[in-house]
Amino acid sequence: TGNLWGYGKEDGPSVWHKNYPVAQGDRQSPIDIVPHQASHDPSLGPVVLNYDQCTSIKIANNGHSVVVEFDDSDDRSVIRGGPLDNPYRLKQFHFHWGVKGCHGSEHTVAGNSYASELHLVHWNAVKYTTFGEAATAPDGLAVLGIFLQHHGRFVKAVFFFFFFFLLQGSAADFKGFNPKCLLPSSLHYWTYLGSLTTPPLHESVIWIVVKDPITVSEKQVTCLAGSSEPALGRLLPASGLYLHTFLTQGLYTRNWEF
Ligand SMILES: NS(=O)(=O)c1ccc2c(c1)[C@H]1CCC[C@H]1[C@@H](c1ccccc1Cl)N2
Ligand SMILES: [Zn+2]
Repeated sequence: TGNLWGYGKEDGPSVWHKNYPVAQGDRQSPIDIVPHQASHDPSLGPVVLNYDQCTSIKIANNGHSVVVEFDDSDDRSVIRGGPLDNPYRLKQFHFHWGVKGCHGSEHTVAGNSYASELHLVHWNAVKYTTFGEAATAPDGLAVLGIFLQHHGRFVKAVFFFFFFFLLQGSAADFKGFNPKCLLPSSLHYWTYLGSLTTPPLHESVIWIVVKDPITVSEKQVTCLAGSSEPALGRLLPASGLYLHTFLTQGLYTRNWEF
């Protein structure tokens, strides 16, 4: 991707429209969600996640975020229900977190931002044959957005581990990770038609933003590392040790049953 876009003064969101004119479109994300202005749609049912046959493949650092890619060659890991007319296949998930540590989420709720935001990207494999085709269609993608609340040091350290130890552009296998262990069971959500939040900014996303943030506790991060210990351990032996150290020094936040 080179330096096509970034978050600096010269290449940040305010100039993305120069290379990506759709930035001035009429369904651009992220947005500020104003709860009391959201209208209730009684026809919307619950969102259902079938991630049981976990199909994670690898973890990579694409220069903008840490991404975990999934095998999307069949319907083993799908999201359905809510505003979706059919199941959408899980393709990857990634995080957004701020350099400032506490204001990294992209969506905001009544002007408030969270420490970070997890995006689980799915595509409509019923109507489209490839992800690339779906990524440019108005109902091609469904992204589940989950706000993360964490308290400084511990989880930032883990992100640091993922982001900086995974040298830019490298990837490591990351099998056997089921993202469901990061998610709440009851999904109260807002939904709206929007776009990718970074270039190419395609207006192809049905956004499903979960109302309640998850407090990333040591338990979650352990589950993040635990179920893929061998994968993480293989990332870089030395950093495996770092991660283990981080886990043992974790902060004790509200343990959250899921
Ligand atoms: N913050 S987000 O979830 O709204 C978001 C924003 C931009 C992009 C993505 C996710 C992902 C989704 C998979 C491919 C990738 C990407 C892309 C890269 C190369 C070509 C096409 C695409 Cl779509 N760009
Ligand atoms: Zn994202």
